[in-house]
Amino acid sequence: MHKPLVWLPACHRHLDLSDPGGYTVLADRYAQCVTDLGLQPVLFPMAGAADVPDLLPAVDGVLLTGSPSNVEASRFGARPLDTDLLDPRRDALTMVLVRAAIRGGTPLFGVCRGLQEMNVALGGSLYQRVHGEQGLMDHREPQTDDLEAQFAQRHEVVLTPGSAFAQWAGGTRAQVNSLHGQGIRRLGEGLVAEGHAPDGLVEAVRVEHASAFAFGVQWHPEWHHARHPFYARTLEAFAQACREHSRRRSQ
Ligand SMILES: N[C@@H](CCC(=O)NCCCC(=O)O)C(=O)O
Repeated sequence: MHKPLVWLPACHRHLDLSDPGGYTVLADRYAQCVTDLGLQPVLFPMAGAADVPDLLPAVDGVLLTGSPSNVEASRFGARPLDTDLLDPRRDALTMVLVRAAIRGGTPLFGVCRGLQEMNVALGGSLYQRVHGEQGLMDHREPQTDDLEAQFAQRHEVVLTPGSAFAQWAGGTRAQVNSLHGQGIRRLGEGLVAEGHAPDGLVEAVRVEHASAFAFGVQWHPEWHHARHPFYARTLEAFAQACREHSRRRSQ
């Protein structure tokens, strides 16, 4: 049996190399996590929104990864910050991909920027600088090159009793990492908040009425997922959904 295929929409960067052209990039830790789950990560370089009807039926899951880039503010009715690192090509793809995956029953998991993309694709809005909002914490990672410090557990999340997240966490409280400057302001249509930070910021959502796995988290469960049972169980649930989708697709 073939490995289930998981689409990871890539980012686009202008790397400082001799070639002035752009590059399609993906942090290996997301692809490695998908591989660890027994799934096959796939990229579709140059794929845009118009390609989603052809490409989505060929995969068994979609993982929307984190990225230092921000969803364009115009997509949620705000003005861009001149400090924004943008990736309009990724935005254009994911705004369509989120809705198509939900509609078509393809397992969908959003991580950090991926959560924010889910929220905006469903009509929600974002805080552009959470740390600048009265009453909200600074959710950004510490300014250090040490990845272990950047991805260290940072704050507690309170999970909705009886939710899948509480099941995966083995309770209604868990510690998570935090590497984001944006955050959910107004929830998108059909999203249910099922995890909150101590300052009340939404950190975990479920797509209500989704026919398949459809969740998003603001933290990074891919980071050392083997060491953190909460992260591992969340990812395993996504992997199981992708395997079930693959079986249905091969029938
Ligand atoms: N830019 C957004 C999303 C933050 C995010 O995805 N962080 C992950 C960075 C590490 C990585 O590239 O995976 C925001 O600031 O909220």
